[in-house]
Amino acid sequence: MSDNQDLRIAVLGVGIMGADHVDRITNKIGGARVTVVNDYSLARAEEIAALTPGARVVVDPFDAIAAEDVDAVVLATPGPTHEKQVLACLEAGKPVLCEKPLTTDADSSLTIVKAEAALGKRLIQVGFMRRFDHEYTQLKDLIDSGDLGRPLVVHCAHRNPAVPNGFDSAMIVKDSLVHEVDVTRFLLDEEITSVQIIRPAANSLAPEGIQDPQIAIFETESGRHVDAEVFVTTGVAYEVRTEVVGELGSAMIGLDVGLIRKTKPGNWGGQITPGFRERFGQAYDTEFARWIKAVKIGAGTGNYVDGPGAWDGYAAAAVCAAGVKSLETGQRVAVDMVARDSVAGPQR
Ligand SMILES: NC(=O)c1ccc[n+]([C@@H]2O[C@H](COP(=O)([O-])OP(=O)(O)OC[C@H]3O[C@@H](n4cnc5c(N)ncnc54)[C@H](O)[C@@H]3O)[C@@H](O)[C@H]2O)c1
Ligand SMILES: O[C@H]1[C@H](O)[C@@H](O)[C@H](O)[C@@H](O)[C@H]1O
Repeated sequence: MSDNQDLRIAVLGVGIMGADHVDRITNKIGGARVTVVNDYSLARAEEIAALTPGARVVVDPFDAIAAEDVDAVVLATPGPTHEKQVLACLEAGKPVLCEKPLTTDADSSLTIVKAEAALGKRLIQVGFMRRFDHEYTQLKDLIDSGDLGRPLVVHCAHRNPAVPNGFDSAMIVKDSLVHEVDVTRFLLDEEITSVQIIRPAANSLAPEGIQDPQIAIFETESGRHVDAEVFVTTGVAYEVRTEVVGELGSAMIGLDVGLIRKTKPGNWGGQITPGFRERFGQAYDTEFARWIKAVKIGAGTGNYVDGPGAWDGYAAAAVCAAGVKSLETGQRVAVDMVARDSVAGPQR
């Protein structure tokens, strides 16, 4: 596809994220336009299509994927629907940017990895947007420069003011902690081998029955330690912090100055971002701009991805599956993953 031609995109699921993605493709990023909008709620699809010049509603998600006026697909539907929709994209030979998580269990993610490998192309990008955030890329560059020495320990905090109705304890692992899983793999360049989830006293202000916060401990292939506090009902604001401690020094992102105290409405002498849309707005924009570029040149190379791919989605799902098991027992659980080399294909 030439650079002058617009990439024609179908967006499936136009809730919070999907509607934002439609807006960013239409109004913020060049080189692409949304031609098809689909949502389980027809009224919602119609509402978003009406705001999007040149977009039409297609009622069935699989018809939307297969549509002739669609070159590539964005999936912003809930995690449990991703498997079938991603496989349909592969079947149609269409590049897809699938919001995280790739799927909600390791087996289905592995099915996807193998299906993509069989095609001999890289068609799947997974929406682990932190890899595109300026602070995370700076931290990664610093680690790779060697200035911190060998990283030994990573401390993470992931706090949300609130989560949608129906969010349960396992979703804290599969929907929220999954970001720390990807960040760990991105920053340290190795797989996570075991997970332990510790359950501290639960927030009495959280919806009944949710184990929140949770503390996750990861061990990596070379024995490095990562801990992550995930607390998704703080009622305060959106905070994502990562500190890497190396043999020659340490570095932290997510704070501009030393933080003393945080209370509603999220002020502490600076501003705490209220939600992921504000904190990671730049990352989503960069993620989409780079994906659109990659898809346009993909036909020449067979690589339609610029960022985390199907393997990264699978690896994250496998770690989260171990995390969910550990959530039940409190014990350390080994991550059950196939060897990367055993899955022949372009994601290698
Ligand atoms: N990267 C991030 O920071 C980030 C932030 C929020 C959400 N997400 C991910 O984005 C996805 C969507 O999350 P959201 O917060 O926008 O959820 P949401 O509930 O606001 O929107 C989901 C939309 O999908 C529609 N839908 C449900 N089933 C569908 C189906 N089978 N086919 C088509 N449409 C369907 C719903 O009607 C709804 O409009 C999830 O995978 C979530 O984990 C990522
Ligand atoms: O789906 C959202 C999203 O992925 C956010 O980035 C994360 O902070 C939330 O915990 C999660 O529920």
